[in-house]
Amino acid sequence: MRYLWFLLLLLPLALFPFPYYLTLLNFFALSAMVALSLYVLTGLAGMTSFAQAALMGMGAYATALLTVKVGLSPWLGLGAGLLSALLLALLLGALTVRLKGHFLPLSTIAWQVALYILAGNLVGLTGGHTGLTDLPPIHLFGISLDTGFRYAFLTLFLLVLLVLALYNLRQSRIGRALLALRGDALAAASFGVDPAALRLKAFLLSGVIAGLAGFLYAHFLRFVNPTPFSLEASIKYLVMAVAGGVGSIPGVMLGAAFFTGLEDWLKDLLPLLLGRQGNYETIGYGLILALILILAPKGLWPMVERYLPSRDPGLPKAEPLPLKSPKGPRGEVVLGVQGLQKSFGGLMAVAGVSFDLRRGEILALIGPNGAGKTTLFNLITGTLVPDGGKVFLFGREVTGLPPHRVHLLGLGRTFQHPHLFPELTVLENAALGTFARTRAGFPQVLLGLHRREEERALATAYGALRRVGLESLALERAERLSVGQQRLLEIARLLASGAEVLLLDEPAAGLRAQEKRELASLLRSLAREGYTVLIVDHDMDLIMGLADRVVVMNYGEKIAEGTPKEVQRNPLVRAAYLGEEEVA
Ligand SMILES: Nc1ncnc2c1ncn2[C@@H]1O[C@H](COP(=O)(O)OP(=O)(O)OP(=O)(O)O)[C@@H](O)[C@H]1O
Repeated sequence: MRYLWFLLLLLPLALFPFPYYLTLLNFFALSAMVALSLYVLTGLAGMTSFAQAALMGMGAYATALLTVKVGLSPWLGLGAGLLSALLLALLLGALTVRLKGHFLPLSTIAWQVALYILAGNLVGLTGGHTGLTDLPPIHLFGISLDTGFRYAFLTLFLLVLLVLALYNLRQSRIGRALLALRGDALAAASFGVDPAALRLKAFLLSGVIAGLAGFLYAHFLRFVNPTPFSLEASIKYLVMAVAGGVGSIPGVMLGAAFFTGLEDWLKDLLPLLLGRQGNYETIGYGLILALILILAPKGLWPMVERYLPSRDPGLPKAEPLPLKSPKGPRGEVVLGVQGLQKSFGGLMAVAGVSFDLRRGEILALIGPNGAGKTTLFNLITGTLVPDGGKVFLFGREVTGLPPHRVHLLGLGRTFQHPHLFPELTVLENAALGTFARTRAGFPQVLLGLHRREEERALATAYGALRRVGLESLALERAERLSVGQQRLLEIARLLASGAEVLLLDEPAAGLRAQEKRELASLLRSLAREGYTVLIVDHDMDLIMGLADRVVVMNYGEKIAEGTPKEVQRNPLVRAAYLGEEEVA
């Protein structure tokens, strides 16, 4: 289906007699590329950039300087253009990806404005607002691409390649990880995603795409000046992407087509209506964007998509990913917690807790509400940095390591409130677990060289869904699951990750009695296979019937440790639970 995008290459033939529309077609292709750079950044990674036109400008000015001032070939200009855009994206990304909330878009605005001013003021280098003229045309296979007709084949061909590459990206471990980052960076990190590094890579890819569009723009007009690389232009690209539907590739393409046509139409219409010349189309743009976002908050594409036949991706049939290295002997300490401490202001949430977790056992961590159980989980998994104490995983100290590094060493967790991605399918949610078990990086993924590994990742995720009994819902969106099913999906994601040590935070909350029995039998069989489980739950029947040992916390301290029978008899435990619930 996706290869139908190649039909776009017929458009120059259809528009051959109309040079004006051929020009518009080229502008559409270039705008669509920049808008697609925002698909990567905003649609997938959830970041907003107002600096795409500046990145495009880097591509344009680099080639203009090399070809006009130095007299080199445009193909060298292409290399220089992509490199310059990459370097700017690296600078922008390195300084901004850690910024949260509105600070990221605001800082991109600042960079965009600064670079625009620079391009206008460095007259000796850039020609100022007059710009650089007489760029050479691109030659391809001995043909000079010096007409809109010829050029359109190049721009559309590259656009289609980009579209296909981005489809590959979306359907890959990286696409899933980016979407996960957008929704919930903590959950993504708990499966081995390094949030800052991945965001930076998304920034770089988006910068290179915008740089390519800039290079093509420069050799199409054969002239560059700062105007097309202004903040206003950046806003235009963002409007295109958002109005079309920044969350999908067809949406962004639709937005680019719609606004390229609209801009042209408004440029003719508004002076007629208003009786004077001026950049009034920007006002028209704003009004139309507002209207679209009121009527279709997710952009135009979801409205169109509703009427298209839905595609059945089918269930994965490949071999699952290979098992990780063989597990060690049962009973060996896999997780050591020594004197962990954490306080929030004056409140001691965890006060010097120590225990060992041995391979193949199920250890329950219980305690009244607010006892510090979740905080302890967060300290072990690297979500919080302890004030004191140490954590050892497989004998290696992991105290203070970030969650993605801790996961890579073989520890996985579920959350007290399920951290799932409602817009992804159940299968994709489970497949996120395989992130750290798969390798394909951006280049392989964009070129589509990851498909075998991807099939195996999906097969692994499907196998994990089968283990928790969710396989019949694999292709449903996760938002359709009940709370109990969401908890099972979190466990499936954990199983798909291949983690050996499983930290489960209240996995039985919201489950019905039968589901709880099934969960208990699943956890028992996992423990028999050599998985190690640390479980927090308030369901005493479940815990007492399931756990090999129990650690009891109260007011941040460990007050008891032993077999279920021992802790039930412990007077301190009984006192802690008095008035809450009976430890029976
Ligand atoms: N980020 C935070 N900032 C301030 N206080 C916090 C923070 N996280 C937890 N606390 C406090 O630390 C104490 C321990 O909380 P924690 O969530 O670890 O307990 P819990 O045993 O998991 O409770 P529950 O069973 O209700 O989930 C509580 O008093 C809680 O209010």
